[in-house]
Amino acid sequence: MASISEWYAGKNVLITGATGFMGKVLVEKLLRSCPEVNALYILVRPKAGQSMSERVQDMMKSKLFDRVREDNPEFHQKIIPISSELTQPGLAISPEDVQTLTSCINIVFHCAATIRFDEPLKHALQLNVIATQQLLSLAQQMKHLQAFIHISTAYANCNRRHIDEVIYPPPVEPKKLIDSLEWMDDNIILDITPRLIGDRPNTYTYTKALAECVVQQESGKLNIGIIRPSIVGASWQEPFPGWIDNFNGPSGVFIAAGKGILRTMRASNDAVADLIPVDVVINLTLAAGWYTAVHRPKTALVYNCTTGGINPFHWGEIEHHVMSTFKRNPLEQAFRRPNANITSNYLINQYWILVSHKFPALLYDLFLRLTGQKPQMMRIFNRLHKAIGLLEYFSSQDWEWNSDNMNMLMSHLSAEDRKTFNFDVRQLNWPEYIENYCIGTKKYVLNEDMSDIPAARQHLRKLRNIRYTFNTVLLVFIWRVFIARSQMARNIWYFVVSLCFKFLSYFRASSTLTQ
Ligand SMILES: CCCCCCCCCCCCCCCCCC(=O)SCCNC(=O)CCNC(=O)[C@H](O)C(C)(C)COP(=O)(O)OP(=O)(O)OC[C@H]1O[C@@H](n2cnc3c(N)ncnc32)[C@H](O)[C@@H]1OP(=O)(O)O
Ligand SMILES: NC(=O)C1=CN([C@@H]2O[C@H](COP(=O)(O)OP(=O)(O)OC[C@H]3O[C@@H](n4cnc5c(N)ncnc54)[C@H](OP(=O)(O)O)[C@@H]3O)[C@@H](O)[C@H]2O)C=CC1
Repeated sequence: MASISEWYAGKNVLITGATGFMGKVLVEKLLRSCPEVNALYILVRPKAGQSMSERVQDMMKSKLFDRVREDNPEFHQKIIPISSELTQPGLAISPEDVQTLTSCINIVFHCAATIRFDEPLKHALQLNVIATQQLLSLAQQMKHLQAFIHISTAYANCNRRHIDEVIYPPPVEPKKLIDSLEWMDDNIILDITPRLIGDRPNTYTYTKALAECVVQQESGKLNIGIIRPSIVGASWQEPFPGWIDNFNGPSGVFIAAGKGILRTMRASNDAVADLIPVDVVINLTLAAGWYTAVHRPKTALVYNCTTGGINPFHWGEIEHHVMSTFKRNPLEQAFRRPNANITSNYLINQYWILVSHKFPALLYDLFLRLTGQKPQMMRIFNRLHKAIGLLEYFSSQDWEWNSDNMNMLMSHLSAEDRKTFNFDVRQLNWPEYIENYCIGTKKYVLNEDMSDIPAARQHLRKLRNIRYTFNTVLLVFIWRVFIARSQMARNIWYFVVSLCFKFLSYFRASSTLTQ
């Protein structure tokens, strides 16, 4: 049987969401490990004042593509951007492009989605469900299509504790919801959203569950695979360790902790932190594409792509390794020395928010005001609190995912493919991975230079001295206020001083005797 890269040779691949975090890694891996692939058609929209081609040019300049660039400087010729806005009818693909796609595409990877946890339901539905439906109907017209791979999330069914590799019945019939929301006013939708999403934490997980159902309902004769990754983190090995380019999920939390801004967060020390490296997800996705096309399973196969049941690691351990890495490799211009703690206790968390977040923010903003600058710290903390408030649901509990299909897929791979498309997370060394992850956020998200680490350490020493001085001044000030006003405080003070004096005299006397 042909190896995975042999199978992709000469194939035309369609990718949605190629400009996103996972999409970029998918494009890179295909170009690097399947160099004979014919062409990658990527659906891209213009954004933030940049045209589609400018965006694609920028993407290809990314450091992520360094290894591909080295192997084949002309790699960009294999990437064919197609203009598309997924929220528009017909995905806003021109008739000529539809013609091209339907006549040549062999495999589709659908990665595009809105992954925001606070997305209004109508928009999340538009992108995560209706666009999926439209892409499936385009796929039905593709004459040479061999597989359609849909990227879902392991949290699509997070209202369950144990999650099997099956498509669960949807919380509501997707078609009915689409029809109802079409005529409803935005304010009404906002009001009924909590009732609709029920025991799911946000519109993201809710619409991803509906999307899975749509994939099942509309698949017709297509060969379908559904990949459900858990919390996708920086790369483990490929194209190099620690590649990450965004603040999503834990990355923003790590950065905020490394900068000394985040000091407390609600999370359970003992809950499994189901992180999965992005390269593992992409390797599994490509292998699943190959398997789906070659073996044509009768029903859509779902692959839970998680680590918890195979090689578990916990939030408490993550906290330890993140802190230790940022102490050894500090981020530049930290607000305070990194010292974040997680707690599952609501009241303790609120206490530390007050003492370690709000109080320093108020003081710093006061300092900014006094020096004629614009206060900003409180605003930053408010945004941080909003973000971590949305993540807490995922860090305070754990889930069990069945991963039989992941194991089954691995057993079908040749020894060579297992190496090239490695998704065996038993080999993952967590401490090393977390260290590379944190360093990756420094290098690739914040664009900080590793050669500036001595200066960053010096900055941390300065912050430590400021803290010691501040604490001493505060203690003396409070004490002086109490001593001036209370006889009891004065008595305690004299008692402590005389105790110290007696202790010192005893110590001196005993050391003279021993001489
Ligand atoms: C040591 C501690 C140990 C910690 C242990 C605990 C860690 C727990 C982590 C738990 C993670 C759980 C994730 C669950 C994932 C579910 C899996 C998935 O399927 S889905 C995948 C997971 N999906 C997600 O993770 C999506 C979650 N994110 C969201 O829903 C939204 O971003 C938002 C609501 C948080 C903020 O909305 P809004 O206020 O409108 O802000 P914008 O979005 O417009 O961004 C504005 C600016 O802020 C930047 N920035 C963004 N986030 C953060 C951050 N956390 N921080 C800092 N910065 C952040 C952003 O880059 C931008 O910069 P710029 O361009 O202006 O320069
Ligand atoms: N990141 C994670 O932790 C996890 C992600 N997943 C799933 O993986 C997939 C990819 O996630 P990730 O790469 O992290 O997400 P990103 O937000 O990084 O990427 C989303 C992609 O979708 C595209 N997109 C969004 N809206 C539109 C639109 N209206 N028209 C055209 N394209 C659009 C974006 O394009 P543009 O650049 O133009 O915005 C981007 O390429 C998603 O399906 C997500 O649900 C699952 C589990 C965890």
